[in-house]
Amino acid sequence: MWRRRLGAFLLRSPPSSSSTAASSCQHRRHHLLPREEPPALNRLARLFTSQAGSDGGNSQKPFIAFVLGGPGSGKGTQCTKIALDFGFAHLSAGDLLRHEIASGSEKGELIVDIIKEGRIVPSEITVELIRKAMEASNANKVLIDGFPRCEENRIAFERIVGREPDIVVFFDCPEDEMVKRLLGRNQGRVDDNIETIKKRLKVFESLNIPVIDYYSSRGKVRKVSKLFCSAHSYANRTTSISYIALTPFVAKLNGKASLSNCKISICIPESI
Ligand SMILES: Nc1ncnc2c1ncn2[C@@H]1O[C@H](COP(=O)(O)OP(=O)(O)OP(=O)(O)O)[C@@H](O)[C@H]1O
Ligand SMILES: O=c1ccn([C@@H]2O[C@H](COP(=O)(O)O)[C@@H](O)[C@H]2O)c(=O)[nH]1
Ligand SMILES: [Mg+2]
Repeated sequence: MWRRRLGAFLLRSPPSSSSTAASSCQHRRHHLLPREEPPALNRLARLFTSQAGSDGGNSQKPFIAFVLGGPGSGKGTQCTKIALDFGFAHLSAGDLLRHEIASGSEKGELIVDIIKEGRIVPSEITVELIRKAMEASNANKVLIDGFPRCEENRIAFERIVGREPDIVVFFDCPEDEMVKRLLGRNQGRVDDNIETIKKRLKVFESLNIPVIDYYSSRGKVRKVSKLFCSAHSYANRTTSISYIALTPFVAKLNGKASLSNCKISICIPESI
């Protein structure tokens, strides 16, 4: 029973319609979020089977997962767990930008002003940092955390890196929960104050959601529901969320032959 509930929460069927690719960060949101559907394990099995015939992760191209969600939705927290559990390289776009600021470069001065305002750094700067970090990591599985932030970012990445992501994991966290977490984060970030948080939330809604809609229309989005994202008492179990979102792909990457080899046996009680 728990598996049925879990599948229903976590796996969403991609809509069949396609979305137009907006060409700049100024475009507003579309309405193509993944729709709710009760799929359960047979759907997971289908997904796995549909991946099984591909290259198994053995080609030169790394497997790319974009990890998206609003500010404070738990992207960084979950990516750390996924990286540990599944051997992904974790590249946080925000961390790369903060690293550039810390380096004292001229670019860093521009970046810090943009981050304080909750705005989006020019695509060519961010994509170049990501491209270099991907190259340096030499990993065959990469999590790109917090990127692309807008359609222009997405288009620039696809043009410069020459790839689409294999999947997009979307943490759909309620806004009040995100605000509470950011105000309590205490990491000395220049953008964790209520004024900037409000701006970041607006930018997320107007510019980042269209990117999620776009990938949703291409069948790439694995949404982690509001219910799970906001479940405090399951903070330590949230890797299980990532397991479910990523399991079919990780199984493919590890060359596992059947679904029974996948890490899906994590029980979330009925009560949540
Ligand atoms: N499931 C959870 N329950 C409670 N707190 C959480 C949970 N997940 C993350 N947090 C806490 O919320 C804060 C924000 O989490 P995190 O830094 O992972 O978010 P993020 O999506 O990376 O945010 P940003 O976009 O600002 O980088 C952190 O202090 C983290 O410890
Ligand atoms: O691709 C990106 C990623 C981040 N930014 C800017 O950095 C801050 C903080 O990012 P986090 O992912 O929350 O650490 C974000 O608000 C943007 O200002 C960016 O421009 N492009
Ligand atoms: Mg983060």
